[in-house]
Amino acid sequence: LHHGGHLNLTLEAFWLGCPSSMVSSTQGSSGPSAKHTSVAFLKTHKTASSTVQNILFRFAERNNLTVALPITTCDHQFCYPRPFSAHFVHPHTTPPDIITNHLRFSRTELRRLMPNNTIYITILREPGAMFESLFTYFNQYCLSFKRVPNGSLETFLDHPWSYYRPEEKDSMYARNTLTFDLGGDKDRPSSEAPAYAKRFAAEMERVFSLVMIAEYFDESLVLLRRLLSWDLDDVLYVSLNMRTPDSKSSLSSENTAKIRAWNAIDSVVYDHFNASLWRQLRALGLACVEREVQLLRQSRDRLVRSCFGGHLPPLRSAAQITNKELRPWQPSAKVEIVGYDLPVNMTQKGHVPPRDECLKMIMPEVQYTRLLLRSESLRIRKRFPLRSSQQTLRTVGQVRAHKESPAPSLNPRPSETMARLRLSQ
Ligand SMILES: Nc1ncnc2c1ncn2[C@@H]1O[C@H](COP(=O)(O)OS(=O)(=O)O)[C@@H](OP(=O)(O)O)[C@H]1O
Repeated sequence: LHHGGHLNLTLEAFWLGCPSSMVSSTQGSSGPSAKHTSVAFLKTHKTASSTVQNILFRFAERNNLTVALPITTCDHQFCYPRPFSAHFVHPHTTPPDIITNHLRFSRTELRRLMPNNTIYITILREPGAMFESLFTYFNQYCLSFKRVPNGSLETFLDHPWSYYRPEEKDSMYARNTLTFDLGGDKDRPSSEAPAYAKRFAAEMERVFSLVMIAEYFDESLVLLRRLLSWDLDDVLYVSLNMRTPDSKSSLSSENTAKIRAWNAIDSVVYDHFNASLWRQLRALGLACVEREVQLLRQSRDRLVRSCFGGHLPPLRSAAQITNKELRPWQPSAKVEIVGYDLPVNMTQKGHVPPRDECLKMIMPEVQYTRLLLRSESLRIRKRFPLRSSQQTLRTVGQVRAHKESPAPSLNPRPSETMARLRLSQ
């Protein structure tokens, strides 16, 4: 797939007059450039960020990179909503190349943790769609939403201040969530909000080399791949963490306008980065971008066919998925999140099981995080077999020097992942 992909892409580039780095960034006129491997992806809420995270997790595994993961007491997030601290990182996962689990952004703390040449990336989503998703997803979780009669979004939007308490636990899901995730002030008074939002967006622009936009996910991947000098194959994905159509409500333009007014800072930030995404895409040439998007989708379809013998495994709501390892986390029974259910015979003895990389492509965030932590801990224990766990914790700070030597890959082998899948059914 890799070589065939390159050949096709180079030919496509020739016919379209695209810059060659556009479609095959490892084959520029000055020779192949190395893939960039130090990446901090700020995982914002309800923005397709789990899909991006999965791309990064798989890239890390294929390239034997270390992913910073949270200590167990932080759960699968870095003690969100507390501002990120390097102390939240599990010592078996330092020094990291990649960080991607949910955290509240702190530039200073991430700088302390990540290599100097780290590229910062994040993703935003149109505030109306994002808020509708947050409102449904955290309906029973976030008190600002829970106290709304009949769980009605319209009722909330008519009088948000009747339900919202800025200082309350989980209030960050109910107003300017993007701004909060980015480390900003979600409750800046309305009189100051426009100026604050502009300053904040400008500051983010200095930190983040790429701000992806969920509505233009594939176009954003074109920019991501180019920025990091990755191959097209490195950004193939299937969408994760979706709701069933029944769990979604359509928004009137009036309600979208109310959401934008309520989330005024997020709206300015989104508009700013949506415009900047399109400036970057236009600079590359829209025809080239569109062609690369098509190639990406074709490659993904090929991968899906080779992985699952035809189509993607059926989408089912979490409760219906027999296999625990593939069951997405669901915040309450009132919202249905879908995942991919592998047919039972695909995971039984005697059948050719899907490859490890295929299973991981459909694995939800929580299970994949757990799996990575296990494999990274195993790698540390193999490197320091005679040390006590205390000594190991102290020595992990020195690991970067060892990483350059070719270490055997300790990622769980396909059969191990399959065995775990069988056990958890
Ligand atoms: N590729 C792609 N393109 C566009 N949108 C996508 C994609 N993948 C996932 N999704 C949608 O993103 C929503 C889930 O976002 P997150 O994974 O960031 O959620 S979470 O905060 O980690 O729970 C969730 O939105 P809703 O279904 O509206 O809730 C997903 O459907």
